[in-house]
Amino acid sequence: MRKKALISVSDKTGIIDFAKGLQELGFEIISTGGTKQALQDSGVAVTGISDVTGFPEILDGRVKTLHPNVHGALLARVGEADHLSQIQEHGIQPISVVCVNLYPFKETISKPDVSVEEAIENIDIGGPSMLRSSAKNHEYVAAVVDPADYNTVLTELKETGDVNKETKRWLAAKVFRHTAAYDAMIAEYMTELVQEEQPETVTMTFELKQPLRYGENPHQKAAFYKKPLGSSFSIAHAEQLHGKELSYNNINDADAALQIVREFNQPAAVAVKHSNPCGVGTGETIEAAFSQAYQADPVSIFGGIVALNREVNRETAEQLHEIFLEIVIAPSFTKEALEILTSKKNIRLLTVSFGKKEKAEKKLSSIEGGLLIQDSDEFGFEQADITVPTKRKPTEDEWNALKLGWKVVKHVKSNAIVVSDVQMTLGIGAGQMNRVGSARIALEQAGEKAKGSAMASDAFFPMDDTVEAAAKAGITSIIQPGGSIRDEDSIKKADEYGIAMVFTGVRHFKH
Ligand SMILES: NC(=O)c1ncn([C@@H]2O[C@H](COP(=O)(O)O)[C@@H](O)[C@H]2O)c1NC=O
Repeated sequence: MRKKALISVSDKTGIIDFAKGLQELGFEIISTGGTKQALQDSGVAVTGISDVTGFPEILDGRVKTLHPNVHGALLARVGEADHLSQIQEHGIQPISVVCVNLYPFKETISKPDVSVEEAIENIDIGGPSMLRSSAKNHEYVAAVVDPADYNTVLTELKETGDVNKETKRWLAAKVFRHTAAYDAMIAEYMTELVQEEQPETVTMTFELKQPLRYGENPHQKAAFYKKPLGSSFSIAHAEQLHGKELSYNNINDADAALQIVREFNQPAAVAVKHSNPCGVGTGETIEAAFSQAYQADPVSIFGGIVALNREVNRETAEQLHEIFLEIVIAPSFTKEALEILTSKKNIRLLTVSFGKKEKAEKKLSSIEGGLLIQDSDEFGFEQADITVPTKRKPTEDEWNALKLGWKVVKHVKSNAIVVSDVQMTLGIGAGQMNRVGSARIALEQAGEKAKGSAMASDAFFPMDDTVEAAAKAGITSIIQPGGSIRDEDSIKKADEYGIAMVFTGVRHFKH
């Protein structure tokens, strides 16, 4: 009896050569409609699936291979007498190679304005069923889902007359990952369609973007995975123009820098260290903005990651070139800027699209034994319910400085305090276990520049000590959520020093 291979593929890449190779090795090729046509057009002899099932393909292809003659052929343990006699009794002939890839569900739902009907029609049923049957029975069947594996299978068949046992198991694992990812994408689509907020199980899928040399530390293994249909305005979709490959920490920091610089419409530059901003500057031009970001903290920026929201021109590149930076991220670089920056071998240059985010993605954070999922913090100043509880209201300049600080403080690890003026940050206190501690760090960094500047706090003041520290350093305006049972103490203290204090009603914890 001739060995049989079943081929049913939507993506026909490499399929002709694979089928020809199998045919040369003596395999009988069985195929479904479109695949059969493509193979026959290229001179491969093919048995139609209907000849195997004794049934036509029906319901617009919804039922073609869902038949015991197919699944019996895939699931029979042909090394066991009982299974063999059962399939023989029913006239089923075993299939030892299955090559299937699935309806393009991902590509379909990523088309703009795709209809639900079209999406649903692109949910493959027969393909995953065959893949799962053959992968379950991998002791006897080679299940091939990825065109990249066609050569391996052909080579082993040529060399030994069979696909190696280890390879079959390896292929089976790949199949189950593939069908699980395929179903996860369908589940995500359907869950969103019915707007299920907190499904009883969460199935997500991520695709390998690149292996990483190591994780946060050299003894930790790591890899970078991206969402199949994630935001295109992200580090996961950045193009690297120059420099060493990105590290785990680089990716994390680059993402942080990008999130902050996106807060600004005017030209802005952000320097990040260990995922906190160390300097944020804005200006009329991108070179002015970077100059402010640099001056905000000329010490910490060393070895930092810089994101800019305008094209990097010669003037900006000359400034960037002066310091040691790990990464520069921008929408684009002029030719002159690239010439200047690429003279350093190691600096990584990334371009990222700066369009409006398609939709806000959920934030995931893993803990031992679990996963926390929340909406991303998209709350902006414009949406806030702003009140001014102090006697003095902010001047126009103070408002502008407060807004800048509020945009930045949202991205600083809690407890977070930012001291700013109308154009730049002057001091940033991040990640302290008490608020006044973060305030002291920010104020100390701002030094004399704190006089007449604004202070932003990511959460309310539990006591009036931060207002006191701010006042003593010369801060004249404060923005914070409010909502403490001791708000009155802070308001009184602010009034005592003539500080204008703004409540946003919303906090921006970040951990
Ligand atoms: N319904 C079935 O029985 C069935 N059997 C195989 N398919 C899929 O049909 C596609 C190939 O179709 P064609 O050979 O007609 O181009 C493959 O992606 C395969 O996964 C099916 N289609 C969808 O479920």
